[in-house]
Amino acid sequence: MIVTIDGVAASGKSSVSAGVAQALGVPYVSSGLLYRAATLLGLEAGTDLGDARALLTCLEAAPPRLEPLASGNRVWQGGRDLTPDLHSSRVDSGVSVVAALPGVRAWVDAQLRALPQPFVAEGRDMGTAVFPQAGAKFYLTASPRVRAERRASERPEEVDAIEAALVERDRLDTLQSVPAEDAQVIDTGGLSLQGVIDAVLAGLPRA
Ligand SMILES: Nc1ncnc2c1ncn2[C@@H]1O[C@H](COP(=O)(O)OP(=O)(O)OP(=O)(O)O)[C@@H](O)[C@H]1O
Ligand SMILES: Nc1ccn([C@@H]2O[C@H](COP(=O)(O)O)[C@@H](O)[C@H]2O)c(=O)n1
Repeated sequence: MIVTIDGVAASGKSSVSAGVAQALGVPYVSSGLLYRAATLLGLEAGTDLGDARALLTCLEAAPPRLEPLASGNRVWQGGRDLTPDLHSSRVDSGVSVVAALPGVRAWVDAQLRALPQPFVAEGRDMGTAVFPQAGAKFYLTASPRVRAERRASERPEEVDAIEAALVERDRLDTLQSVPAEDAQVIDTGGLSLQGVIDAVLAGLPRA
């Protein structure tokens, strides 16, 4: 079975997916890492991030590959591990422009659909566009302030700047961030990480 966990930026999707995947004994798939890898490679090549043709040429010349481990996803380009460079503020700022390009979305979706199942898939449109047939779907939310305070432990910027960047990323990602009609929506604001993992596990269909 595929379980999808979508949600707004920094709502806890990857941490929650890791916990749920571990409990189920399956890997999780972090779709955002592929958009981040496309952005990093575009930045490194000096490409205009709105130029789909140039980006796809980069992606096809040396395709990044997602390794969906239960312990944490990694992205490889040949022997180079791109993962440590994918969560910088410059990738955060450019990724929504790249993710708005239909050609890049089709490239990412093809990578995801080729992965061996079962898994927990997290992102924005896992339960709507990519895996509409998923056996269980969840959508995580939390206020921008709560998300920025959580993220502040992982970024050098002040909370106000992080919050502004999250709000802007949510705005740019609006089109692909609609909850599936059959998704269970969880406001994580008042819940611990383990509390959210438990809520997802409790929402799974019984075997
Ligand atoms: N319920 C929670 N309570 C406290 N901290 C949390 C909770 N959920 C997630 N966090 C923390 O919030 C931060 C962001 O979580 P995470 O990276 O999993 O979010 P994300 O939705 O995958 O982010 P992004 O959209 O940027 O990839 C992490 O530091 C994580 O440990
Ligand atoms: N299914 C998805 C997943 C991600 N994106 C875009 O990638 C950005 C980074 O994703 P994170 O999950 O790491 O935050 C995100 O801001 C989106 O622009 C997407 O479009 N669809």
